[in-house]
Amino acid sequence: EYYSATSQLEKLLDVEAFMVEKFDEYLERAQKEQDNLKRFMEQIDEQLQDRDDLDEYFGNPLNAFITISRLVYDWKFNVFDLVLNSSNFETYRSTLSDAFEKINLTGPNQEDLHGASRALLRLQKVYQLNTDHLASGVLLPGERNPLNISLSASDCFELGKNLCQIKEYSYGSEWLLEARKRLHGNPTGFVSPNVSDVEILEQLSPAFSGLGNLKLAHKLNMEILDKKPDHEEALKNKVLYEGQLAKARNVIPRKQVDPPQTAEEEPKESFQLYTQLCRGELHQSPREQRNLRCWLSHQGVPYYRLSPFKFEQLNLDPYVALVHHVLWDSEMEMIMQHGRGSMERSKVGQSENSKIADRRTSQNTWLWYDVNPWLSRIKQRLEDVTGLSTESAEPLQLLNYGIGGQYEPHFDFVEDAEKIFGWQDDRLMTAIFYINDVALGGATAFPFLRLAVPPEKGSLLMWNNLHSSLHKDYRSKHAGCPILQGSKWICTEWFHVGAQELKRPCGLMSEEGKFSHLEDK
Ligand SMILES: O=C(O)CCC(=O)C(=O)O
Ligand SMILES: [Fe+2]
Repeated sequence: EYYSATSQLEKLLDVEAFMVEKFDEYLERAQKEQDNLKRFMEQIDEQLQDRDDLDEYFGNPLNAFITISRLVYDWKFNVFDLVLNSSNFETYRSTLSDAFEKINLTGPNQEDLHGASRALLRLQKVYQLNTDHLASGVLLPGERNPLNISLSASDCFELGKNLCQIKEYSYGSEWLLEARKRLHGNPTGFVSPNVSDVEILEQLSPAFSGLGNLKLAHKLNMEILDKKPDHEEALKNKVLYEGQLAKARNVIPRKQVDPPQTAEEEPKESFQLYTQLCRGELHQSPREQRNLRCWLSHQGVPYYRLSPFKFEQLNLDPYVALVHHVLWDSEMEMIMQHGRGSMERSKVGQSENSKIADRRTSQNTWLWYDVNPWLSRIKQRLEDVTGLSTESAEPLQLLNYGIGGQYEPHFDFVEDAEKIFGWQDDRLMTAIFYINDVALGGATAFPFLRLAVPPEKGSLLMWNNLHSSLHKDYRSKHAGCPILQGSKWICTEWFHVGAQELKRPCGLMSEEGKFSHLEDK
């Protein structure tokens, strides 16, 4: 799967580099052949200019011979065989497919294109990006094309069509209109030959019908018929739209207007807060922040007296803190080196019930401590910084988000912890290393705490998922905001309840059900 992580997208560049190389060879050969052809034509042209007097011309036996021979041999070998049989192309075709098989490269498929379309849609929705800005590569209002790319008419058409297929008519129609604009305006980039006005209209008209705008759907349908009067689908739709419009005219408008019907259900409160946090619209108030502190701590470990941890409290209850500069560059490089080759699409849910879902679009892999002895220093540092034991912890998880990649609001604790995790019990604390800086987007967001933490390379974000009585703390709901530009690599450690008895004795007052009103919000 190519769309859910940048590490996979990098492979696509290899595929493309390979194709460019092969096509370069092909073009070079084709160019040579064309040059030959041109020279051949020029020669003939010259010879044709020479013959003023045909009698005299053919009076020379050589000219007669040359003319006949040219038509019998030269044209055949130099032109017809070359162009019509195009042995060059056949040779090219077989080398390419042999080579592809050998290096076992497969390109992206339709599902990748759909995934990438959904990712762009998510970015538009979460960051409220306007279609023509995005199509021109502008991500932040007022900014000038930071990506230095812009989408062609055929890109916009493909995207609009994909979105209409998943019934996202509103954004889908915007992309189709953008395609139309780009087709008629100054076409930038490569316009795929199959994008025509009619093709765009064929998608656009039903999209407006899907949006309930029958008049516009009908008008656009008529435009198809203007261009192609015997277009079967359009003729059928004409009857359909006219019937529906006539029916609508006969209905006496009721006083009370029904709310427009939407296919989507109302998003949860935590989801709305999450998108606001991702956009940077929501912050803790100065009043909420006034008791937060920063300090240097050696955590009781002599070594760190020389190089203390830099703690920054982000929330007191539940506890959330960011510790700066915890990993060295060389350690992050090691993590990437060992993990990036074995990334797989992330799932949601536990063990046999886990599945792929759009609410978590990323790829991940696990780094086990026992098979990676070089991780022991990092493991020790995790223990030192959190004050917890890693005896019951999970292996480190390396995770990569690609275009529009995200993890929607969720809890890290599970139902039935004992059944799933046995003696290790539930996930007490989550600790995330940020392995890179993200150009735009990708913050870790806590909707109920009004907190969004932008990734900072080498730092560690940690928070409690459970109350001190080890009951679930529903305020710990959190998410990974979609990546708007760049990619995001993190490395996560889940500390469990087991084996923390002496490290962090639990509270004696039960906090079961506290803040449980947030459970489904
Ligand atoms: O991507 C993030 O910042 C959060 C990831 C997360 O919550 C998880 O992996 O459980
Ligand atoms: Fe999480």
